[in-house]
Amino acid sequence: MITRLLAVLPPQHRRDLRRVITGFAVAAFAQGLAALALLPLLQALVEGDTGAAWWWLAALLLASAVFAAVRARTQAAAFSVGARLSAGVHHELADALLRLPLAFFTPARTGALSQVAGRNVPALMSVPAHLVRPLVDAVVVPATVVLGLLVVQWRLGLVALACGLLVVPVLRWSTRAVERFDAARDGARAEASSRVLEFARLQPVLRSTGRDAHGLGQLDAALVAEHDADRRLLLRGTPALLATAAAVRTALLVLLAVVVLLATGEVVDAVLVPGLLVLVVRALEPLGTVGETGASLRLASNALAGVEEVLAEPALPAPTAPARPSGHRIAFRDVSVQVAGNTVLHEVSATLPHPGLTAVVGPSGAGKSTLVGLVQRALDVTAGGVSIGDVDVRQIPDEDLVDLVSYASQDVHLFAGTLADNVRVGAPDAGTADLDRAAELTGLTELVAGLPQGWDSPVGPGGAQLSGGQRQRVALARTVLKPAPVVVLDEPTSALDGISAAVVRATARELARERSVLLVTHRVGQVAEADHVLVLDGGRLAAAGAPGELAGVPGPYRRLLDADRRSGGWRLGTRTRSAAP
Ligand SMILES: Nc1ncnc2c1ncn2[C@@H]1O[C@H](COP(=O)(O)OP(=O)(O)OP(=O)(O)O)[C@@H](O)[C@H]1O
Repeated sequence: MITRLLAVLPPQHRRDLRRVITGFAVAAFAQGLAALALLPLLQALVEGDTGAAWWWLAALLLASAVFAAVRARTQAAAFSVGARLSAGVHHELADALLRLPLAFFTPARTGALSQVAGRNVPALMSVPAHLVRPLVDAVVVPATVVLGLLVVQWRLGLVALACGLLVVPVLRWSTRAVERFDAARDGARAEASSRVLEFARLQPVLRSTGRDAHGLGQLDAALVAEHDADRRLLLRGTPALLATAAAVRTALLVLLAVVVLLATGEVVDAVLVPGLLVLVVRALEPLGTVGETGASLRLASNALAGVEEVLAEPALPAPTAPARPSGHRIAFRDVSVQVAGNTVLHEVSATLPHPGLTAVVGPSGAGKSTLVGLVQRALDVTAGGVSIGDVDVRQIPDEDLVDLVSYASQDVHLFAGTLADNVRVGAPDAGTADLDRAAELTGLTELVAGLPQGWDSPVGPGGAQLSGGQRQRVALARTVLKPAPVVVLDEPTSALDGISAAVVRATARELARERSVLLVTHRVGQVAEADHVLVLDGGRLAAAGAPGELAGVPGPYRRLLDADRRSGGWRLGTRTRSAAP
């Protein structure tokens, strides 16, 4: 556990943790020495050697003082190291997250991440603060006492060594057994609590549809599984813990019996018996408390496993030959992409106009979001390549790519702050005039003017004080404000009414005067103003060209157009401008 923790820590925190371990080891060694000094002290007192007795008393007091001072100092340091360590692991996680592809951040994963950051990392604080000391004591104190006994009373030392060698495997077996059942119980608990949360979240659906047997069935199954896991831990974990306690007590009895035998056989002086008994008890005491530390250790170990899992996620490879694009034309060359073992894009090739508006259309699941996500490396291609200005996006340094691409995804992400804070994310230096212009382009002007605090109005956590359509417009204003030459709009009008959607389409057209704009939409009837259209179907490029040209011939675009017209989404006006220049 400690080795695993050291492996995930940054170097500074690794050194801090090593110092804590060393401090506790020194204190435990001094504790063992203090107990050992009792024997020669008693011997000297019995023999009436007052001089030697004073020396041994001084040695005992010195060892006790070192023990008390080092233990107190290390314990105080251990608390602050714990706090720093948890901050360090948070930083490691943040760095790792920055290197992960955007495709990693699915809703399920972000839920798990909030658990890792909010619960697992703080739980690791307890390792230096509470767990290192009993673990170090359990190793160093018995080892010091046994070594001392081998020197002063080798027979008892050998028996103590044998007892230790027998107790340690029992301890390891019992800890592993309990850990296994405990981990299973933790998993069952996590599943049950997420089912309960899901049940609570689904109340509006469940109530409107009546009793939902499927949802309730899953909740029931999760609760039964949790109960079963609890029972297994109790029935099979408790005997394992009892076995540890029994092993430690047996060792204690054996050693006490050996002390008595040695005393009755006059191998050791009877007056030394109290000293030997103290030593035996002192050596075994820390082993007994390791069992109690086990629960916290298992918790920390499981918490660490969650952190390790995130850190082990494969990051986006860094550029091998970093280059800065001179132009901004986007090209897809024989692009294939596999997600979770399925090929979701098959050898897509296209060169997009720059500046210009390219619409990406196709049925649901055709691969539209995947294709446009490649431009900002939300994920990487499996084969082929995507380039901006003739430079493969995988060779563009992260910070340059961030500056090059402005992206609005289907899922709107706002944070608790003001309207202005949320819009300024991509252009922190933008002034109010720039904000007003972005508002105008995205149909936000009325909203801003209607709020008492205007741009300084708080939006609430996740933008909760705004409607779905307002949130989408704020996210769009953010994308528009960022002065990036490439703009990707993935279903930017899904939550908007017809008039607002028309404003956004006009904005996309306006931006396309100077930038490369990629617009993903289901509504084929609304892309007549595009310069170029890519029609995807089943992950393949089914057609590409100017909308007017594509509409004029039978084919996939015409079929989508007809379907859209039948569903009422058709709009007037088609351009016949040619495809990519
Ligand atoms: N994280 C993922 N794991 C597994 N499959 C995925 C994942 N993301 C996307 N896919 C699959 O990739 C395919 C293309 O998805 P994509 O979101 O690109 O399609 P889309 O055309 O944008 O769909 P929509 O119009 O419904 O948003 C789908 O079949 C989808 O199931």
